[in-house]
Amino acid sequence: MLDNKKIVFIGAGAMAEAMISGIVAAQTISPEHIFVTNRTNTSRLKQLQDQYGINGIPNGELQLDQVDVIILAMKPKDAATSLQSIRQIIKPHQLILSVLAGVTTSLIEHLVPAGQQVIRVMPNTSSKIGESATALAKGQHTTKQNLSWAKHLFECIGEVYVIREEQMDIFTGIAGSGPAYFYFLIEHMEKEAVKAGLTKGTVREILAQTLLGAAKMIQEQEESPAILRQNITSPNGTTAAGLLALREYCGGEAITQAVHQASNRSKEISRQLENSIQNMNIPTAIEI
Ligand SMILES: NC(=O)C1=CN([C@@H]2O[C@H](COP(=O)(O)OP(=O)(O)OC[C@H]3O[C@@H](n4cnc5c(N)ncnc54)[C@H](O)[C@@H]3O)[C@@H](O)[C@H]2O)C=CC1
Ligand SMILES: O=C(O)[C@@H]1CCC=N1
Repeated sequence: MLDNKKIVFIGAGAMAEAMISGIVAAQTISPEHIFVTNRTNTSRLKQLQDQYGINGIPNGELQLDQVDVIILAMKPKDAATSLQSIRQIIKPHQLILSVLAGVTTSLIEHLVPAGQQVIRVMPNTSSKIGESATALAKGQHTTKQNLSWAKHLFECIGEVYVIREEQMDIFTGIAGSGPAYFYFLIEHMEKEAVKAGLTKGTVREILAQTLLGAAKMIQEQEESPAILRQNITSPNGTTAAGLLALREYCGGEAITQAVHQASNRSKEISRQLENSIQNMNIPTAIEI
């Protein structure tokens, strides 16, 4: 158990559920110390409460002073409005963890009381089964102790990497969004295999095992991915034919662009949020 701290998720979507599920399964924080709220959908809160034994609390009834850690899990576009509604009641000791893609710690620090401790987090949806690759980047006021606490919390949903804030966009491009690229690949491979007569269920198993095996090879073998790929590729063999098609259809460039565009979008989200905050005339960084 992590020092009996109480945590609240503001936002009850897919990402909050993936994290709640991982934390509850790992028994890192007791379910009665976990709270979740959302904008209006109370049946969603009840579903999370029933499924995980946590507390689903409608927005207006949340007593924020009960908690030690506030996890921002709404969409980036909703962050300013949400933080504006709670900023006056945030307590100096409360640690703010934000999973909002593309939103910098400095932007959040501007929307909460001055001196507040903020950590930017980028998990992925594999949190749900304890296999996320999660990055943490600390804000300017965050203590080593709180960073270490957050690292322990997210270790229960997978591997954790502490990186610098400016590395968050590329991390988001490869790991936050990364599972989607692998699913996309699987979707295409599955389609061809089913067309050729294998059943969907069998194909799913085969592709999962193939991906898992390749992932473990990357983890456990010393060779680079390029060498591992070459080891499969016999001259004039099947893999050579497959890779030639990938090159002919610019597969490599497509992947490069996917990572590049996701990372760029991450940068753009903060710029857009900054603009909308300016338009909303929200006063920033109130003094404690
Ligand atoms: N889905 C993913 O793979 C990942 C998502 N993220 C980030 O996680 C965040 C949430 O994403 P999803 O769960 O996919 O979104 P979602 O749309 O499924 O859930 C958003 C939740 O926020 C709530 N919300 C909106 N405004 C609110 C307010 N003012 N007060 C309280 N609750 C409010 C909504 O009611 C909803 O429950 C996003 O910022 C996203 O960038 C980060 C890493 C991976
Ligand atoms: O698509 C998104 O914005 C979120 C962030 C990383 C994965 N999904």
